[in-house]
Amino acid sequence: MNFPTRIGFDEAQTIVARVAAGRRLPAERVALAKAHGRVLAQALDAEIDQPGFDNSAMDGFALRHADLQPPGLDPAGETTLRLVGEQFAGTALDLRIGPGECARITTGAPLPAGADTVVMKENTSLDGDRVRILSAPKPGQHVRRAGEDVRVGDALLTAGQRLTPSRIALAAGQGMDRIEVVRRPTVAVFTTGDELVEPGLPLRPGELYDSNRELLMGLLRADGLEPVAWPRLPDEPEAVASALRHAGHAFDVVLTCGGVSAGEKDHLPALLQAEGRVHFWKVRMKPGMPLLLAESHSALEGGAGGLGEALFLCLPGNPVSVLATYLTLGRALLDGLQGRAEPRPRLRARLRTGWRKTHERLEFLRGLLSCDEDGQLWVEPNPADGSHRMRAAADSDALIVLGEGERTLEAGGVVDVLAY
Ligand SMILES: Nc1nc2c(c(=O)[nH]1)N[C@H]1C(S)=C(S)[C@@H](COP(=O)(O)OP(=O)(O)OC[C@H]3O[C@@H](n4cnc5c(N)ncnc54)[C@H](O)[C@@H]3O)O[C@H]1N2
Ligand code: MOO
Repeated sequence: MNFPTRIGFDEAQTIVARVAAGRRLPAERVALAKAHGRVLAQALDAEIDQPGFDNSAMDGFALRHADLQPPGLDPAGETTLRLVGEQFAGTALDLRIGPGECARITTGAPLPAGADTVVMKENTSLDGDRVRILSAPKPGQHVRRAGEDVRVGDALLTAGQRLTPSRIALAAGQGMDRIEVVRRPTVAVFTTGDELVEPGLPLRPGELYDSNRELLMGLLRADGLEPVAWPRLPDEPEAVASALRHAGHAFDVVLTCGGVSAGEKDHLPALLQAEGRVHFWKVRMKPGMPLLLAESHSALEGGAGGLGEALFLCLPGNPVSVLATYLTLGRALLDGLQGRAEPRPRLRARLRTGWRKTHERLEFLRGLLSCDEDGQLWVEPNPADGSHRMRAAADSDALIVLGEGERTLEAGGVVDVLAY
């Protein structure tokens, strides 16, 4: 074996990041509508001011604040102004307000020349062309100044940021209709095992339903990818090899689950050692220990023989192992291929109940988050910690990170958590 094995989680993270960085996917220019959730490939600077012009934040009347000061005040303590025009949102009308005058204005409409303040409609009463100001606004109130949000030349977004709806809206507000994003990795999903049956079909003794396929497809889709599920693979080396070669030539990443451990029917490690280069096999994490990352020789040499160009990330078959390995190292690989620069959020929470670890490995235990009235985040570990206990994962919403070597964790102790 000339590859790292039984490595620590940190080392696995480092290798994943290095392999992904070496295969950063190219940029492409796409319509904004197609950019949601993607990673920005190129920094964006502001090309126009936002707001583009001084405008009203309220429906009401645009006026000169100086007119509201004494001697403008009438005996009743209120100002009355003369209505000289209307400015609605849309085309700027070149209106001008002189002393003692005001103009009707709507939200978003350009402020007429001479005006510096807006009074809300609710604080006025109208009688013909006389507008009584019942409650005086502060100087400049309800005016949104040109460029107060964004100025030409401001750095708006940087390469590597994920395009959230707010960021897409920021680009749209700049008038951009296309944007430079990193191409999404194409991903094939394989489940393997003679014991697996498609949900909806009858089960025979010794069989179980394939639940990992939906799990993986859902996790990938939630991360904005469009994975393709392969027909389930039997435990036959030739069938597995042929499917991997096929997918390896057609996809950026092949995600498999099952058949990667030490059993007589676990063919993936031997196959990937023979036809490719294994970056690591087995990580000291629980669940998910037998995880394997490989690529074909031909990909490394720039050719297209053997297993093609894809990266192969082989997840263990146990359902909770699939969840934990995908959320940690699988997602890191896909993020890295897209040059995603923003780290995924890691929260810190206090353990509601103490936990005793029975092994040395780093553990991603399932737990349920809650926040108390003081804003303190808590996590309740689920005692069903077997890597086949999908029910516990479904009842939970976070992975609790219990460090390598740690054994006894007291209730109230602070732990890292990864919400899912
Ligand atoms: N002698 C050893 N045995 C095992 C080791 C080991 O190091 N030495 N590792 C254990 C650990 S830890 C794990 S995790 C599993 C992983 O094994 P495989 O990746 O080879 O997975 P399988 O054996 O194919 O399946 C494991 C388990 O998961 C069920 N499974 C598989 N695919 C699906 C699916 N699509 N949907 C639902 N359930 C699935 C499968 O029936 C098995 O029960 O190995 C341990 N053994
Ligand atoms: O590492 Mo395995 O995933 O515990 O069951």
